Amino acid sequence: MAALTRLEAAGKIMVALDKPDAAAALAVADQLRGSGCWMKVGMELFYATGPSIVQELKARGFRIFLDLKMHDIPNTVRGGARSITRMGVDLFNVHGAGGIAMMKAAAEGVKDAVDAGEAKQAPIVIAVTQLTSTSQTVLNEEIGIAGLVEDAVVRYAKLAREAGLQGVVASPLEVAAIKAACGTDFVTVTPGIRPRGADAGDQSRITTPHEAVMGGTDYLVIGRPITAALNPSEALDNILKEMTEQ
Ligand SMILES: O=C(O)c1cc(=O)[nH]c(=O)n1[C@@H]1O[C@H](COP(=O)(O)O)[C@@H](O)[C@H]1O
Repeated sequence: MAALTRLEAAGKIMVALDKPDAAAALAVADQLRGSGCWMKVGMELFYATGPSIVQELKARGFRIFLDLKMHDIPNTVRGGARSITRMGVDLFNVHGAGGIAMMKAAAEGVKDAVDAGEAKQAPIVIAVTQLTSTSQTVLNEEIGIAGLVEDAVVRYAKLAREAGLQGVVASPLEVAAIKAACGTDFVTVTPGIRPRGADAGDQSRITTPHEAVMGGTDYLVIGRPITAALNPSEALDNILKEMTEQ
């Protein structure tokens, strides 16, 4: 594999802006402006600010992953997907555990918005497989799903593809198996990234940024290693160096 350029590496990073309000989120975003990375808006921030944060970040030139992990009956998800599409985000997720009908409904909601002229672009829709905080033991003994985490992840990936979604969220550890089952174009968005020596915290299935790139992932979701750093811009720089090493 050819080494990534710095700009290519930055375009693969989605910074998880898990912050309590717009001021805290924008303070980090402003330090990363112009870097080429994406911003991920999740529940903590979105529930506090509503859609205005998406507009604020778009105005600063960032591409946006809206991470609300919809999981509901198909009709509700279809309407939710239509509303999300109207906001002009670039990518959003639903839960694979909702099944094929629910995931199809998400894709239909996107189409509803685009066909009605409510949105200029159709966002990429992906499905969460097994959360990267879920360990093999928790999956088997607590959640009660037998077998390997990787098999459970690939099962959801195949359902997502069958429903017409473009990709999944999973750990970088499962990228090769997902691509083998669903094709190389099937998008993998991978949290559970920890630079060398960083604290794993609540994450369970983790790799370093370098390992994630070597494993062939499309996007690396990285939160606290950047957003909780004293200098987020320097933290991003160090990660980019790690990603561009051969
Ligand atoms: O959908 C997600 O983005 C997601 C799925 C998953 O399985 N694991 C996971 O950590 N995430 C998100 O990715 C981010 C990871 O943040 P850090 O652990 O701080 O790097 C958080 O915003 C999580 O909500």
